[in-house]
Amino acid sequence: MSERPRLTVLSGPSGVGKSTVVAHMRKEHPEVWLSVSATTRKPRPGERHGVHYFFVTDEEMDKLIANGELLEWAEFAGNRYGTPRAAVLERLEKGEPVLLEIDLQGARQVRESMPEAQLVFLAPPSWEELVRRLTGRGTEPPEVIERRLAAAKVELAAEPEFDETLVNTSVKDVARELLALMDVV
Ligand SMILES: Nc1nc2c(ncn2[C@@H]2O[C@H](COP(=O)(O)OP(=O)(O)O)[C@@H](O)[C@H]2O)c(=O)[nH]1
Ligand SMILES: Nc1ncnc2c1ncn2[C@@H]1O[C@H](COP(=O)(O)OP(=O)(O)O)[C@@H](O)[C@H]1O
Repeated sequence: MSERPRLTVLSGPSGVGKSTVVAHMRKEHPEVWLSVSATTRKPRPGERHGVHYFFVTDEEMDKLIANGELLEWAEFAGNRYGTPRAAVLERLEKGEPVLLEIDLQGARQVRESMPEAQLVFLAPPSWEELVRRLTGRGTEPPEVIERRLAAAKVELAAEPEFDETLVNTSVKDVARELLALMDVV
């Protein structure tokens, strides 16, 4: 019997393919609700406010934090990111499957505040492939890539803290595995 849908957290190093996997999955299963985070990072070309992120100023982020509007938040590679609390709780109350794509520090906070959450780690097939993907994406200058690779070492070491690990060799396979973990298929 399928249990009540619960919160699923997807984490993994920058460049491993989290956004690609989630986009692929949601194309076929738009009923999976993905939380849109607030961030102080500047938009990349093609990223839209309210779709990929809510792009906010430092002052706006300060307010969100001070007012307790974020379920969790973290600083990652020089920018702050946080999950708006109200929207997540609303979806969970409706019984909809909810997915958060957040970093390791955020995943740890969710584990504390919502112990029933399922934590899924997306791992690269190898370190070399992770470097290739992050560099190949071409969205960050070399010094930002260096910061993200330093963070990636910490994140990879934390993999045993997660309930499940999926290795992103094939986007299609991983998307299917994630759907199964979320009880969607
Ligand atoms: N804690 C936390 N991390 C987030 C949130 N939104 C995004 N992130 C994470 O922040 C990191 C950087 O995200 P981003 O700048 O979009 O780069 P990308 O994941 O490499 O495309 C990634 O690990 C994201 O999963 C959030 O709301 N909270
Ligand atoms: N399974 C895969 N095989 C090869 N390349 C991939 C795979 N998954 C993602 N990529 C590529 O790796 C790069 C980083 O993916 P992205 O989804 O932006 O990662 P993240 O959201 O984890 O930072 C992108 O150029 C993407 O097209």
